[in-house]
Amino acid sequence: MIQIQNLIKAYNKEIVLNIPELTIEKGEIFGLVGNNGAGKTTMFNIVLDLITASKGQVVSKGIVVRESEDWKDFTGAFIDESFLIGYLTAEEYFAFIAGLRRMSKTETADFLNGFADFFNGEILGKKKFIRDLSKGNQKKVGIVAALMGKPEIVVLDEPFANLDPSSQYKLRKLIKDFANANGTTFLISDHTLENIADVSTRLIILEKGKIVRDVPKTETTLQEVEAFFKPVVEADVF
Ligand SMILES: Nc1ncnc2c1ncn2[C@@H]1O[C@H](COP(=O)(O)OP(=O)(O)OP(=O)(O)O)[C@@H](O)[C@H]1O
Repeated sequence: MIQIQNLIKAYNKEIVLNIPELTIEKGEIFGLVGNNGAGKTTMFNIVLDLITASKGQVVSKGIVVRESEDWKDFTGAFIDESFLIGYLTAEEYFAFIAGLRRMSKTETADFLNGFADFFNGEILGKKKFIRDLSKGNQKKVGIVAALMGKPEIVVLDEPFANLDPSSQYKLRKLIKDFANANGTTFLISDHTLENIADVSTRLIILEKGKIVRDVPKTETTLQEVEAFFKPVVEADVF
């Protein structure tokens, strides 16, 4: 579904992403983890043609994302708040995205109804501009907007960050149910290992721009990933 080929991104000769080959299959929930600065957002930004690779390319369903815009029809994404329009209410923003996704008013209303529990009564019907919503609620708007039109590929950068614990559990279920119902391919990054290990069918660990582990979903995925990140405990120095 998505092929990454000889991908390199460098800033001032410093290589921040170096992925010679990676294929993400249709229906995979692809989880990306790595410490700060590992290159997760850089990878997603290149997949979405938000930044240009120094070398190599991303091919999405046979389309080189740098060369054609056709991938936009089947791709939804939420990277950060720059995807939102602060002076709109959530309803206005969803109507705007619905227009892009060619969804009717009824389809949009039905679709949004399905997220009532996730919204927890704090997003729709509040007459609040998106800029005035809390960080977590802004994130919910962005995530749901990315799912509108049921795109085949959905890219979410740190979707669990800023969500309260209940919402994190709801989001885990929501992503898994959505993928099961629609065969969606998800690309998700996060720092909460429990969340990302729970939703992903495959986990990749990125370190200094390189893939250092490619872990399929098993019963021990979480332990394996936790062991990777757990600092080695040294003798007490204090
Ligand atoms: N415009 C830029 N100019 C210079 N360096 C950049 C630029 N954008 C990103 N970088 C560098 O690229 C590296 C990868 O950054 P990236 O944001 O992809 O990491 P990340 O894994 O998403 O980190 P985090 O977990 O902190 O969000 C970092 O060292 C960052 O400083």
